[in-house]
Amino acid sequence: MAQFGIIGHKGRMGLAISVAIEEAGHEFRVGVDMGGDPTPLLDQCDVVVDFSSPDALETNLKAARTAGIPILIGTTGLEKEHFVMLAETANTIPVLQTGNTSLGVTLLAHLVKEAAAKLGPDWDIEVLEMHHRMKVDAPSGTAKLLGEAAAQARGVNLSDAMDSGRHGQTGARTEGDIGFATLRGGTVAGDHSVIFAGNEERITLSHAAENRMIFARGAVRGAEWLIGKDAGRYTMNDVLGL
Ligand SMILES: NC(=O)C1=CN([C@@H]2O[C@H](COP(=O)(O)OP(=O)(O)OC[C@H]3O[C@@H](n4cnc5c(N)ncnc54)[C@H](OP(=O)(O)O)[C@@H]3O)[C@@H](O)[C@H]2O)C=CC1
Ligand SMILES: O=C(O)C1=N[C@H](C(=O)O)C[C@H](O)C1
Repeated sequence: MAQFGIIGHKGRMGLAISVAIEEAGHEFRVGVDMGGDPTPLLDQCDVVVDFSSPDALETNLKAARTAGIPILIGTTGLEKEHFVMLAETANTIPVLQTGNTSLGVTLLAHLVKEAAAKLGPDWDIEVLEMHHRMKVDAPSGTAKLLGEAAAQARGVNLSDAMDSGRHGQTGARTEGDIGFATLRGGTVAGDHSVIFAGNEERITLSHAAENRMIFARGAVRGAEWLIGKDAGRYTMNDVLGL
């Protein structure tokens, strides 16, 4: 049995993760809220999961480092500077960061990579996502993860190829771009499609999350796996052996 800390424990994901922790036979030891220093709380934990806000990342990484415990980051909307912080922290403790902890999306990313590698540059790639009305970041972390898989297969940087938020007189599609479209509404837990649009044919690879427990169970599985690992940067691929 492991002692878990949850940063953002009163949020939608925090609540789902507390259920998944109990389900897996572990203990939800401490919940971290906004404000204050989380370090003394994390001293009581074997591992911490963070599903809060990008603004909290620096504080949370520092607290996990000081407590000397692994951290799984599920928070999305991370920018370049956050990835630098993650890399630095991974020199000291095990760090797993992912835009999606579900088995289905982790596998989908593999399929996308394979399809993008096999289909030539004549096939345009577009990523479409829909989430609930309360989501605050766009495109979703998962959409970026899927776009990254396609970009890697093409040997390009996603930041160079990404075309997000088209509006107005956009001109024709730029060859090689990876397009992103975002829908928001209702209570959708998370739908993602990667569309490969060729000449007179299309392939769509999709995943639909029916509820948040798939993310929560994946997060617990990832966190369990991190306990006892060497310092370093890990992904869900490592956890699932993909
Ligand atoms: N990787 C994955 O598989 C998944 C990732 N996510 C991501 O997880 C994050 C949380 O999503 P969700 O639970 O829906 O969002 P919520 O807004 O429901 O929850 C976020 C929680 O974090 C708290 N919080 C905000 N800022 C801080 C801070 N500085 N320190 C500590 N706690 C803080 C909030 O408190 P308060 O309400 O008081 O502001 C709230 O309780 C998002 O980035 C989302 O995209 C979501 C699902 C799956
Ligand atoms: O905010 C959410 O709800 C979700 N966020 C993650 C993302 O940005 O991809 C994962 C999941 O799709 C739900």
